[in-house]
Amino acid sequence: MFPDSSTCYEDCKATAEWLKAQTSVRPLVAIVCGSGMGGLADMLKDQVAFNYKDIPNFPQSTVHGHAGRLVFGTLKGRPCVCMQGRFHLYEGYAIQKITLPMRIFSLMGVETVILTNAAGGLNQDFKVGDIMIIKDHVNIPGFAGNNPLTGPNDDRFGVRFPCMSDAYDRDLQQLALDVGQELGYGDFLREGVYCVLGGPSFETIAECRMLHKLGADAVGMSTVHEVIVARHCGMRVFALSLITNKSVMDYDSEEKANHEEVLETSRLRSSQLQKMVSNLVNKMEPIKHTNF
Ligand SMILES: O=P(O)(O)O[C@@H]1C[C@H](O)[C@@H](CO)O1
Ligand code: HPA
Repeated sequence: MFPDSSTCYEDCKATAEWLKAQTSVRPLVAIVCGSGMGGLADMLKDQVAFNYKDIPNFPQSTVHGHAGRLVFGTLKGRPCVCMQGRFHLYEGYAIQKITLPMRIFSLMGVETVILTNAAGGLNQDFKVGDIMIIKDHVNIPGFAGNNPLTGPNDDRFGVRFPCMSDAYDRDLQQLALDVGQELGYGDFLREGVYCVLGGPSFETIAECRMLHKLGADAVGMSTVHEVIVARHCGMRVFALSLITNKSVMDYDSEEKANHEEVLETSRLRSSQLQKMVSNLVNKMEPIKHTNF
């Protein structure tokens, strides 16, 4: 059995209230930085930053390339919050704990979540450095029952059985494609399906071949759990993968996946990622609320 650590509404509320008392920024957009992509937070103006260790109920970052800071500020005039460092299953946290920030953001009034990650390219047409707009996911830990919504459902967050066929907002996908084309990124802009595994070991050759056959274009160790929780509480989601390495699919290959290559590719693409995310935030329509 997986640990039952359903995130308590009161704890999430207490953290949201604590953060609201520390900063006057009321973010509408949350950005989650993938491995080595913490530079995305540098785009924010008038920053107010907190170390995760100082935030009540927050887990700690333990992975190189994930600084462990929550940064508030404005991006193109829009109030935002940026997670400089996310949490992964392989760090030993319960799946409910690694997704806790999504619930806190929702209680703070965030409407849109932008998630980024580093991933291995399964699609043979993909190159290292490609940016893949995620259109769908395959949740392998979920197949085994490890889903962040496991446990009693709290209706104050969302419904018991949330739909996932519309997890990735189609308008934002199109907008990101347009933004990428306008920036001249067409040569390295892709769309595809992201598959999450538990990690921390990288995949075997047989696993990569299987995942590719299952319809995945990229493989990683994050994002999907956050997407499920963000959608459960009604936030709009956009996500992208940076293809930091090619998945090894061939027994003759000498290539070996490694975290150093992941961080180096993220560093090399950081300026394009920043431009893409900031232009997307600039151009996205605010969510229209219907008053009944
Ligand atoms: O947080 P992300 O998904 O970007 O991190 C990926 C998956 C592992 O944490 C790490 C492997 O290099 O990068
Ligand atoms: N596999 C899983 N996670 C990853 C990879 C990979 O090849 N690259 C970056 N994160």
